[in-house]
Amino acid sequence: MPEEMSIFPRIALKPEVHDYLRNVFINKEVLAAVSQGEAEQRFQRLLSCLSHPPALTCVRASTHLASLEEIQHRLGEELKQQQKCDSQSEDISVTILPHPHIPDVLLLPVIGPRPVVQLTSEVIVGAQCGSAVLRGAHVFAPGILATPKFMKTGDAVSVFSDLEGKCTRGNKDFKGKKVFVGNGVAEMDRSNIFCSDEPVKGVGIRMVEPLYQSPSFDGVLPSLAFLQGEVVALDKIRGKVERIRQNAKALHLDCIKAHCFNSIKAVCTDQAQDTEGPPFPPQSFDRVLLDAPCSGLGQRPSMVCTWNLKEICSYQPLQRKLFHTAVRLLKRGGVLVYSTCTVTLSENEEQVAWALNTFPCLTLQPQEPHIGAEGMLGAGLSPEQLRLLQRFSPELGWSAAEARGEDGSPTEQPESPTPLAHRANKDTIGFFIAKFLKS
Ligand SMILES: C[S@@+](CC[C@H](N)C(=O)[O-])C[C@H]1O[C@@H](n2cnc3c(N)ncnc32)[C@H](O)[C@@H]1O
Repeated sequence: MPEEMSIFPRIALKPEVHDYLRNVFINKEVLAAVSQGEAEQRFQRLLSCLSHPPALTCVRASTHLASLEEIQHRLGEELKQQQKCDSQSEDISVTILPHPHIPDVLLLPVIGPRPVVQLTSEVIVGAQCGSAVLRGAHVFAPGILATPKFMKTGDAVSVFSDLEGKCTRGNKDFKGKKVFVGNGVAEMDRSNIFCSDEPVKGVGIRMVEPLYQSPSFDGVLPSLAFLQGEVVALDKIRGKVERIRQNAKALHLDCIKAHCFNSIKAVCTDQAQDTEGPPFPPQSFDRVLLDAPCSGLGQRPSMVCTWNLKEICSYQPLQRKLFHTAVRLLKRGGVLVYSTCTVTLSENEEQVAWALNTFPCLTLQPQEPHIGAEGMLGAGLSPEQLRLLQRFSPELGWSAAEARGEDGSPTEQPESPTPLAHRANKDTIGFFIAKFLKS
């Protein structure tokens, strides 16, 4: 696929990470099944699609609190209100669609790239902030790296994402590699952003013409998430645990108990241990979800990843330690789901192959719904085993031409000719799910 067809450059990786990932996608097992050209094309498509946002934003509907139709309606009203405030326009329409296969998921099309004319005043933001803008966020002041010299509240500006992390804070005329993400209006003067004694907070640029229009869920119907059942949640980061507690409270879910704890140490040897908090006795849980810390290389949109190969490769051993805990905590007859949001073999299919070898009590199970692609070749798994895995591989169904509209020009059409089910199930972030039964 020619690079110039793509609205953004391919994701920038360190050369060692690029080569490592290329070897993942062009491995011996893959080459025995498809041509070198086909494998290469899939890899190049992955690099292109990772820098673009997925086709749809998904929200889980709290169907224990209201019907799907009611939530769809209320969400539509809230988002209309939000857009009215942002664009000062009266003629607002918001499309919200039920997921064609998952009964408690609503889908909101991400519209873009839209034909937005660049302005002469430029604001540069960090790459992470730029990615957030592409997912519907405004620019928060701490993410701003550079503004015009005399930028004042109310000025119209074009916002660019700093691709190489080279823009210094407070820069006035950045000449490095950058990508346009849309136009906005300054909510602060330059001096408030860079010359204040206190750490700067709040929205710095309100996006009025983002290149990709995607609703912002900041504060929108906070109870619109999904009932999980009786859940013990562990995370070693205190802030994450606080967030889980806040979400559980907002959702009226008293059955979620969140603990700040190192999960590697979550099994105790004392069977008489009180099970209120960690560590827990072996075989205490009917189900375990190991949503593992991972290299995150499936996240979209992401135009740059600054991690080196050592960092990328550090997750496999950590995941294996967590896997040991998960298997020990699970009852016989219980279900273990392992998931990541990355595209490497070492954190996905290789982990499955390792787990099946290491824990003879585990077998792979079918998943319902099965809407992703099957697992990738390269880790020695059989075709039957690969079919039981779900690898969401956006590069398989994605083309830069689709991201631009049929004639190759940026489009304002919210309705894509690609069927909704394809966009909802294929044009996603890259992630991976394996489901095991412990016998
Ligand atoms: C993919 S995220 C899980 C996200 C979670 N499912 C959610 O919805 O918020 C992985 C999490 O694992 C946590 N983590 C990493 N190592 C850990 C450990 N040894 N013990 C507990 N949590 C850990 C990280 O802090 C991170 O929040």
